[in-house]
Amino acid sequence: MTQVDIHIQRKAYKPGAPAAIEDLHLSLAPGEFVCLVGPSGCGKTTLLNLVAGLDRDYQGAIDIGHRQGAAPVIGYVFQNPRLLPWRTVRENIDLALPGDGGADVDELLRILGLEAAQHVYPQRLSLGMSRRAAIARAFAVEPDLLLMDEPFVSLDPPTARRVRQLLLEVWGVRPHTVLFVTHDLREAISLADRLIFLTPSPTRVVAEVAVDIPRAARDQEKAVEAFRQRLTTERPEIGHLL
Ligand SMILES: Nc1ncnc2c1ncn2[C@@H]1O[C@H](COP(=O)(O)OP(=O)(O)OP(=O)(O)O)[C@@H](O)[C@H]1O
Repeated sequence: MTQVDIHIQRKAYKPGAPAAIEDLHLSLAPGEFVCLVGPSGCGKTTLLNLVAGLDRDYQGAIDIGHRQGAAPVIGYVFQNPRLLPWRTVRENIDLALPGDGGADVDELLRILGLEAAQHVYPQRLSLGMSRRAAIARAFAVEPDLLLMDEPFVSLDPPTARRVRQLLLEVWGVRPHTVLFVTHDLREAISLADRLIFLTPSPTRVVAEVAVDIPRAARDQEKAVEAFRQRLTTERPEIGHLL
């Protein structure tokens, strides 16, 4: 489990262009599940790309696990599961494993209900199964930080709900630090220890809220909806944002 400290003074896409992100500071405690919530265009993907090291063109510092010399291990689950179509589920996961170990893949497949599908090629998977395979692959590398960019956005609500439950089951066993992006407040409440709300132009943090619903009650829609209503009533700046 890894501490993450993000300090972005300025990120612009072109020299002289207005900043996409300015003065953004976030810290994640080891093993914390944090959801970033904000409207379209508020810079969520830009931020994840900086944190993942896919974009290094910014002013600031991102410290993942105080690793000296060695690069941090990042797991990334995108909107599109990005499975290699010519590899089976199992092969997609095995390919991601580091040479010196990784997680117990059999255990991940079992928790995520993919044992029977492990030798199936991605084009034969349902949308929900392909998302579960992407989650298995991301946990298999035992990441210092797991980034998830709206991974369930194209799923129908019951399937999304089931995959979220399975994600929490895996995370319960392997509690890596997670930064999960969504514009769906209910989804964020059902998953996160802490919510961070972003506002666009330039991206800034407008509110941070701890979710105090017990983990055992996170799959109860009533509890999630009650929290959402209380939050948007008591914090109008959040209601206006979404
Ligand atoms: N490659 C790029 N070149 C120039 N501007 C960009 C680029 N990518 C993003 N932007 C701008 O940066 C800002 C943040 O965009 P970003 O895609 O990070 O937001 P987002 O919150 O992830 O949006 P969405 O939820 O729609 O994916 C927007 O103003 C966007 O137009």
